[in-house]
Amino acid sequence: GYVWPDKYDYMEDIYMLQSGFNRMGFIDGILSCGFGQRVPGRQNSAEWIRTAYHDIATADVEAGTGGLDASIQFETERGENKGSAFNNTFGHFSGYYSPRSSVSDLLALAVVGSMAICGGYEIPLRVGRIDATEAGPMGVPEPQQDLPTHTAKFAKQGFNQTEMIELVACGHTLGSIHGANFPEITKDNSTGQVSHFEYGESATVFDNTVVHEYLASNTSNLLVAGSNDTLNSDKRIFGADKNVTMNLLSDNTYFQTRCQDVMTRMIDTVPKEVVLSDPIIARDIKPYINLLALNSNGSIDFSGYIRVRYGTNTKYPNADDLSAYLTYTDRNGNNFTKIISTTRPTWQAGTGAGFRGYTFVYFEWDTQLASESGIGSFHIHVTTKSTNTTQEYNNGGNGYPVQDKVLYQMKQSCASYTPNGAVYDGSLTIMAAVRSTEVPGHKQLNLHFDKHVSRQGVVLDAFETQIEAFNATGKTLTGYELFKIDGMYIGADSSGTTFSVVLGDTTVIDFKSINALTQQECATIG
Ligand code: HEM
Repeated sequence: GYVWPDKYDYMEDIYMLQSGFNRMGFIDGILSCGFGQRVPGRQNSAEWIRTAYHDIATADVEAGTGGLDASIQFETERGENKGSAFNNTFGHFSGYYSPRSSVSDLLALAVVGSMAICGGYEIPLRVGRIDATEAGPMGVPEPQQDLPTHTAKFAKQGFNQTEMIELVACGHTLGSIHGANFPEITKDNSTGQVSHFEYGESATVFDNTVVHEYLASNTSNLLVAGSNDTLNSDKRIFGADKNVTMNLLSDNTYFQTRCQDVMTRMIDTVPKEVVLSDPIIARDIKPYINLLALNSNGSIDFSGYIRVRYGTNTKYPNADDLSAYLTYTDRNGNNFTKIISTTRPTWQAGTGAGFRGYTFVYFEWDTQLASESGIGSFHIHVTTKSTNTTQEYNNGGNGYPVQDKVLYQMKQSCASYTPNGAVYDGSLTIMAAVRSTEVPGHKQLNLHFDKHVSRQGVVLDAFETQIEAFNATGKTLTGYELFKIDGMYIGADSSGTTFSVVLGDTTVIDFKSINALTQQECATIG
């Protein structure tokens, strides 16, 4: 069972929340399977899958090295990685990449999402990949290499001859060869020139047309029917077992099932030290806390929303038949009969959707708690109106935990940027309220700021934890003391980053974005 909060909650959001209320919009790069942002010859779904394959292509499964570890970020200048596909892919990731969502997990999601949009079978998303910090060995297969070389390379990646044929057919059902990258194959290097692996619209559908056209000896695939036979690597690979596998793959269900398997194995090829999670499934119930902070009246503002999965074949077929409320305990765990009611947002009808028709409905709450008693945890109650039945969710038994030892005073926090020549200097102010009983002198309150550190020739930055101590302001308010980081310098690169707050050695405020702080002035309190 899923217990909230979970270290992969953010990845689950990026995966599940594609449109509507609370959307993350990772899907925007692949709005249709053929979508390429109007750049001639570009098809993002194909670029994302090719990027993932080139990343794992240098894996050595026996040694447990390489795989989907994003080392490809450091390898884009190599002759074996021709074209802009790789850096285009990482460019799209920039709004999603964080200390909670590695480039390599996003690459896995890119493949899962592309399969969904293009019509492949569902493949599971496991997460927990760790990004390499430097280039890996060379060794991506290239068209001019012979069959024994390719067979040996796929064996090193963990795929036998049959699986090699399958994986190449599954990969080359989408996209094209670009004249700008391989003019020796397309015989045309004009801007935007492409030669699709499949005739017509089929290049934007995850189907087995590539197999049929190969078997019919009537194919647009220039790795099969190119004029220079040395470069016809798909021809050699597809025919490696005298077409036994290709004949089997001519059945579309068989093709889809085999692609489901080998594409899953492709993204789940990881270095031996990586432990992948179980497949991420859409959570039935998930809360989000927007604000838990002291207000000027001396009580605690508490707001957020609950996400409930609904739809065909789920517990809740009809979103309009639902309502929800919370009950909560005080900070000492005493049960309150007090109810926090919720309303369904009007924005986007309070619903959202993910890949493959996952749908969610939201219920918002916005209330005030007495600061003397605070909050320890809450339960979520979902009512089906037509049957007048209510299901109580207690997060696996212990309730949904909330800590009010340290409150993040979001309204009293802000970020501003001022031009300094070609760059922007940022200034970050964060206020936190610490319960007076938690302020013995030896417990340090620190900001852990996820600073971006740029890397030569690499699209996405590295993260470095910058630790800054909060200072006491001397102000107190209803049992809390106010602490502040005042005007900390931040580079423009870090303007969309995240932070945590740590009391002693316990993380009390976890993974907050500074994005929202850019829009506001620091309010006063106390
Ligand atoms: C011997 C193995 C392989 C060779 C020699 C090879 C070669 C190529 C070449 C030359 C291109 C054209 C790239 C361009 O012009 O931008 C290409 C494209 C592509 N490859 Fe492969 N490939 C191999 C295996 C795979 C595998 C296993 C996959 C994934 C499962 C894959 C996925 C793709 C995709 C999706 C494209 C289209 C990219 C786009 O349209 O931007 N390839 N491949």
